[in-house]
Amino acid sequence: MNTAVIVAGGKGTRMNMGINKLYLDIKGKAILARTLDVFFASHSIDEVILVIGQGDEENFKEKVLNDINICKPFKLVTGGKERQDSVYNGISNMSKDSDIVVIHDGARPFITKNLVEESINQAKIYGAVTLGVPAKDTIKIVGEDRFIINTPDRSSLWLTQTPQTFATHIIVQAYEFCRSNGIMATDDAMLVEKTGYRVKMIEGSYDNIKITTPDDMILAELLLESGRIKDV
Ligand SMILES: Nc1ccn([C@@H]2O[C@H](COP(=O)(O)OP(=O)(O)OP(=O)(O)O)[C@@H](O)[C@H]2O)c(=O)n1
Ligand SMILES: C[C@](O)(CO)[C@H](O)COP(=O)(O)O
Repeated sequence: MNTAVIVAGGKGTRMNMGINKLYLDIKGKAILARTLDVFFASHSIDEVILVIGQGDEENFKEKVLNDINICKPFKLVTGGKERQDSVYNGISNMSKDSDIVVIHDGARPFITKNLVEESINQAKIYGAVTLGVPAKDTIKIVGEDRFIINTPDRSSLWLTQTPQTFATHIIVQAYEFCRSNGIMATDDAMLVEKTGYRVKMIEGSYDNIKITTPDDMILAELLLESGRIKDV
């Protein structure tokens, strides 16, 4: 069976709105409700585990619960200090029958059912996959003194997104290995790489933005108004 772990346990500090950004509305619906809609509607997902921050229980009840259709097994789990801790709490609660885990940021509401399904199909082949998009800008490695150290070849640079999807035994092994060796990472693919597995990059979508700063709220509204984002 296929489990979705949606991480929503951050604080939204960079949004600077005094509330976790995932409970902000975009065009009348909370960001987190929009993300959950995709996974509840996706036929390739059998159970959903939502990881929320300690203290966000009321926000979840008030701003999300009434707007989602919980039509499959669902668990609410408390997150941890770092994203990695929240994912760990999520995967620790998945069903014993789970063989594929789809890990997704609550902050990426414009993921599509097709991309979720594609990531599962590819994970069944490769064991570990992440969505991403080719970098469009030239990227510089910059030192603390703000001088450029070097300019990597753009043709091999991709911007990493979620979902990141894994065979359950691989992600469980990666989390155990990295936790016991004190390895930290900003995404799950990196933990799997550090454990010695190869991770396949599959093409995501430039619309699959991570809502992080106030500019992203404007962009999100424009994307919805444009009609590019279809209702699930
Ligand atoms: N301890 C944490 C930190 C992050 N996340 C989740 O991981 C995703 C990506 O993180 P990010 O966008 O950086 O969110 P925040 O950590 O909330 O943002 P900030 O760094 O601005 O505080 C988000 O859905 C966020 O809720 C989480 O579940 N637990
Ligand atoms: C997992 C992720 O969304 C891939 O781009 C990203 O690494 C999360 O990073 P953040 O530091 O939690 O924003």
